[in-house]
This record gives sequence, structure tokens and C-alpha cells, in this order.
Amino acid sequence: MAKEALKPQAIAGDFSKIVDKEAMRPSNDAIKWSGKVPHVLTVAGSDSGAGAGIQADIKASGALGVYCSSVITAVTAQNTVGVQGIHPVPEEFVAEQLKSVLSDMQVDVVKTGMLPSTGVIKVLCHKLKQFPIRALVVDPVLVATSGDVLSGPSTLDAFREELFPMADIVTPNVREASVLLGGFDIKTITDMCSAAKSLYSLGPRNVLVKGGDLPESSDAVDIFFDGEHCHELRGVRVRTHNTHGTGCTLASCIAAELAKGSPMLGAIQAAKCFVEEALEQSKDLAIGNGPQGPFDHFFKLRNHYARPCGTRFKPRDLFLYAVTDSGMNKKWGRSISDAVKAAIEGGATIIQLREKNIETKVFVEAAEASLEICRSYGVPLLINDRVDVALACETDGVHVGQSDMPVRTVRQLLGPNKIIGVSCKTPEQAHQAWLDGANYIGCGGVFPTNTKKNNPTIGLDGLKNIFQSSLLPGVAIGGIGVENAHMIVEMGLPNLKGVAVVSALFDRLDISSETRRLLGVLETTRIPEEKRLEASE
Ligand SMILES: Cc1ncc(COP(=O)(O)OP(=O)(O)O)c(N)n1
Ligand SMILES: Cc1ncsc1CCOP(=O)(O)O
Ligand SMILES: [Mg+2]
Repeated sequence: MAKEALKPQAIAGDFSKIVDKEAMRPSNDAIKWSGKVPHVLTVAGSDSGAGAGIQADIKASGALGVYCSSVITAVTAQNTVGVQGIHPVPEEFVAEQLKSVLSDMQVDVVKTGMLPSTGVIKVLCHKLKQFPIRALVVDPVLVATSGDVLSGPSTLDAFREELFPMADIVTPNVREASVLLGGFDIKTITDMCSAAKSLYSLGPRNVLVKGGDLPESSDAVDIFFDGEHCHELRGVRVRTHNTHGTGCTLASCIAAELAKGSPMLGAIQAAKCFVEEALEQSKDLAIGNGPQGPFDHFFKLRNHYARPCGTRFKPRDLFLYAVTDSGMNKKWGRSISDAVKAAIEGGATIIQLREKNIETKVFVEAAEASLEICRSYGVPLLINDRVDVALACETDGVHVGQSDMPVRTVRQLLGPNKIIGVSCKTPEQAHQAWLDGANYIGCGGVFPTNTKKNNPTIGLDGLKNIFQSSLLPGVAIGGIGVENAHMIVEMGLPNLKGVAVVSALFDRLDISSETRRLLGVLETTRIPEEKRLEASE
């Protein structure tokens, strides 16, 4: 692919989803098996043990709801001990398989794994030029974790000179990155970043250097270089021997997410989440007697509560974000949990308990009572500022501001699956929030408000400035109510997913009907045509 081939695609926000359903591309979690099915073609080797290779690719794509065709480049005799034999498929027959699939089956994304010879790489590049696809994910599988060589040194030039320049992303681990760079020593995160930049200079549009092999640390850090920035993507290191096939699975998940329409970064993050959750859910799996077992790609079928993407967070939950205020509840003589219930019954899609002057014991009790209500309606519950209360009550997450506990610390304390929101007033803060592992941003105050004093407003311009570049979804907050919520919707910014409100719901006699009124405004406001076009460019 040319460097410009795969533009990051704006996934339209939930505002626009409601006002003009026809014009909408489905969001990733709403892909239906109708019409065009997202399709990944894997070009890789068969693993008889089915932990890695073609078998892992098909399972990973299937688990993510994506069709996966396969071109087999080699048949390996393999188990949990290692690779006992390799039988390469003749180049001409690889070419024939490629032609069969690419000429007929509307492939969106090609993912490569084991490419055992220079000839196979050349054949693949030729066919990709003949049959263009939307994206190419190259996992340069050179050596199996068992140490067995799957693609010899003679292929390195073909990888570097022919395949990499066509790739939208290459995903080497540190060993592969080192070999591809002629023995470059990679021991630290700084080395990984240098390696990613050197690999980028060979032509791929993005590089992900996987740090799973770096010396033991509590985190698994991958480095993502998009041509401008080196991003540290942190995940939790799952302690397990069942890791055979993680590289293939990660690359396949990236390919599957791209096929569904995700932008590159979202695809990588979703893929990392999937692998983390699969490893976590497969720790006790006992298959084979060797040192490295396979894991279960279909863990969701065994454990319905497991999340394929780790977190409970769905951006569409931000649509009508109700934030409580103890002063207001006191004024109107109602308990926190009664106020929460009323807001949910009116249509609130997420709740935050923002209780500034309250004893810890009372806060914990209120959080427990609210959590029971939220769980029964399937609405996430977050706690403002108080990470201790969120941990104690096992709520769905927290919301912190710039002067509260740092997001990285919150993520370490809460783990990968909890929701973390961060208040941001600038694009730089929003970018940092993403780097630190937040799930969403809350931006404001947009309009003047008495609820949070001495808080400078950012206005609609400030909001636009942040959300035009934000990688994270988020909400607008501050002085928003039924009279002006339409102004937020009309901005048509894809990552601006909703409004967060305090007084417009809780400083009112009837919380439910006020929430319903606001919901009506959000649902019925139309995004002007020119904004929708701007957003989808
Ligand atoms: C959704 C949402 N966005 C922003 C805020 C503000 O948080 P913060 O800046 O920490 O200020 P306080 O709420 O703690 O006064 C929020 N609470 N929720
Ligand atoms: C918590 C917060 N952060 C920025 S403005 C604000 C208060 C929003 O309250 P209201 O919806 O009553 O204006
Ligand atoms: Mg705060």
C-alpha cells in the first residue's frame, strides 16, 4: 500500500448515529452479518498444534466477527514442545491460492505470517499489486518462540525491500526487529523506539515493536510509531505459559479491526485488549506437555462475563452522562441513590458520583447502593476523584481531573479493565490522557456554570479544538441543559460522544422527566450536512 492508502477513518459518533441512521457507517460493535462482510485474508503457515499460524488467525478473526480466508505458505509439524518439521508450499501454488481468493472474494485486509522464502514474498507482492486491498498487516514471523527458524536470513532483503514498503503496519517483536535491522541491540524502551523509527524508514506506514520479550517487568510495553510520535502502549503482563500464538493473534486482531473500519490506533488497542483478555482467561488451560501451550480465542463462549476487549467501556455510553452533586440532592431532600435511579429511569447512559463534601463512610455506602441500581439497569457507575472509593466498591471506574491522582497511577491501581475519564481543557492534555491509558475525556466548562466555581470556560471553540485531534472519545461538560445541548450535537465532531450534566438534572424537582427532556434534545437534533461531511473527511 502507498503511504496514504489507509486514511484514519472517522467512526461517526453516537449523536450522528441517532439523527441520520441511513448516512451512518455501523460502529465497530454493531457490525451485522449482512451485505458486505469484513474480510481478512491470512497468508501464513499452518500450525498442526493450532496454537499459532493460520489456525490462530482464523480463530482470532472469527472471535472478532470477521470472515477469514487463508492462503497456506507452509505446513508445519508443530506442538507445544516446538517445531518438528516444515514443508513449504511451492511458490506457484501459493500464487494460485492468492489468485483464487483475491480475484473473487472482496478481501479488505491481508495479514501475513510465515513467508518461508524470497520467492513467496515476491509472489505475494506481485498479487497485491494486481488485486489491491484496503490494508496490509505484516507480521514478520522469522523465528518461533521455541527458537525454530520459520523464515531464513535469505528472506530479510525481500521483507525489507519488497513487502515493508507496501505495508500499512509491520509488527515485529524485539528479536525480529533486531534481526531485520542487522543485529541492532534492543534492551530498553528507548531502543525499541529507535528500532521502530529505523523500520519505519524502510517504508511501512506504521510500526509496532512488541516488547513482550524485554526483561521481566510488571507491564508489557509495545512501541507504536506512526511516523510522527513514538507511543508507549502499556498492558498488563499476564503470568501464564499458554502464550503460543500471541504474535499471530495480535496481528490478526489488528487486521480484523481494520477490516471492520477502525483507525490504526484503535485497531491496535482493541487487539491488545483481546490478547490480554484471552491470555487471562486461558491461564488454566492444559493442552500438551511442552513449555508453551496455546490459549483459547473463544474464551467468551466459556465465560460470558469476560470482555473481548478487556474494558467495560463503550464510547456510546457517554451519550447522556449524569453527574451527581450532594449539595443539590440535600437541597431537594433525596438520597444519592434515589437521584441515580431517577436519572437512569429518565435515560441517563452513565453515572458519576461527584460528592465533594461527604464523609468517606457515607460515600462508600452511597456508592454501594448506587452500584446495585446501576448494575440492575446495565449502566456504568464511575466515582469522581476518589480512587479509594472506586476500589472499595468495585465500581466501573473513576473520573479524575488534572490536579487529581495522575492517570498512570490510577490505571496501575485499577488495572486494565476499569474505565478512566480525565478532564481536559487542551488538545495536549487530551493527547497525554490517551498516552496515560485513559478511556475518555471530559472537556469544559463549555458554558458558564455555578456548579463548579473558578473554572475557566473553554467555549465551543475550545471544545472543537480538543475534539478535532483527540484520539479518545469524550463528553462536553459545563452549563449544558435542554436549551443549549443542541449546540454541542450540531458540532458533528465524531469523537464527541455526549454531554455530561449536573444541575440540569439534579437541581430540578423531577430528575427523570428532566433527563428525558434532555435525551429528547440529543436524539432529535440534526447535524448540519456540512458538518457531517467535514467529520467524515
Ligand atoms: C465527565 C466529567 N468531566 C469533567 C469533570 C471535572 O472533573 P475535575 O476537573 O476533576 O473537577 P471536579 O469534578 O473534581 O470538580 C467531571 N467531574 N466529569
Ligand atoms: C464538574 C464540572 N467540570 C467542568 S464544569 C463542571 C460542572 C458542570 O455542572 P453543570 O452541568 O451544573 O453546569
Ligand atoms: Mg476532580
